[in-house]
Amino acid sequence: MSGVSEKIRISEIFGPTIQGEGMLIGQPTVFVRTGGCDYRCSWCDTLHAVDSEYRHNWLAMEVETIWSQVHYLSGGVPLTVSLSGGNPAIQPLGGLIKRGKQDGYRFAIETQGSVARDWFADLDFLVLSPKPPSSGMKTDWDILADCLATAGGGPRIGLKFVVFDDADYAFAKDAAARLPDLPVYLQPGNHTPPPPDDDDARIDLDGIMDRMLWLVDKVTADRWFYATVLPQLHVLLWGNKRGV
Ligand SMILES: C[S@@+](CC[C@H](N)C(=O)[O-])C[C@H]1O[C@@H](n2cnc3c(N)ncnc32)[C@H](O)[C@@H]1O
Ligand SMILES: Nc1nc2[nH]cc(C(=O)O)c2c(=O)[nH]1
Ligand code: SF4
Ligand SMILES: [Mg+2]
Repeated sequence: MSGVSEKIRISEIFGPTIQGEGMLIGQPTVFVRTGGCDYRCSWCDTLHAVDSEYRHNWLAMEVETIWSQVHYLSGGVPLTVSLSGGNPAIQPLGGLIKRGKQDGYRFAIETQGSVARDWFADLDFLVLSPKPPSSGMKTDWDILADCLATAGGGPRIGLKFVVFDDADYAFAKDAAARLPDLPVYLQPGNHTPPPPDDDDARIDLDGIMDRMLWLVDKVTADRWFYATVLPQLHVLLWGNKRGV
């Protein structure tokens, strides 16, 4: 069932800004953030789009209404639309992707890889971000394999890991070894994520940068030379601010 008339639960649509993370870092992007997630990561920085306590702020929207906002924000000039959340894979996004592609836009998704969808094949970029032990979540490797299978040869695929500690680092290495053909991006965890009702809460940037330095040391000492270590660039620029 992927009726094009199904509504999509939206938390926010914003941009253009730059993609702050992973394989598209620095590229102009409009974000479409869906509401709702099948995970509850202990350190989630986007609880306002996860916790159902905030669902009164989410809107069930038609494809054309979402598309007209993306089109307006980007001035009708095609760019990359990043589908994030919550988990965007629990929403019926196939019709939106088809609509945007008619106008020449590219689509990327950020998902933890816990739900596979046939429309993954229509994406330009699939970012899979399996959750490490510090999140409190557990990865189902069979479902992650389903995500890759349904994507097929469609999108460029990358793995992105949040790392807080040695156990997270070991998890990322193990996951990368299971999926040796995929590029790997590592980012230091933000241990001061915003509470859901405060979009501009204090952030310990020094602490995050200390963690990034530690991560760089780990990767270089390990000679893990195909990993890419990146900060959350939007966090460096704007802290915990929402909608950027
Ligand atoms: C909010 S999630 C939404 C998409 C999807 N649910 C996921 O987790 O991949 C977007 C990205 O932010 C990362 N993230 C969330 N909280 C973070 C934190 N406290 N520090 C660093 N990265 C974080 C996630 O791991 C994911 O890569
Ligand atoms: N600029 C910017 N880059 C991002 N990369 C991933 C984000 C997300 O929350 O999914 C995000 C975001 O919210 N803003
Ligand atoms: S999977 Fe993503 S959106 Fe869901 S709780 Fe974890 S970090 Fe937040
Ligand atoms: Mg974010």
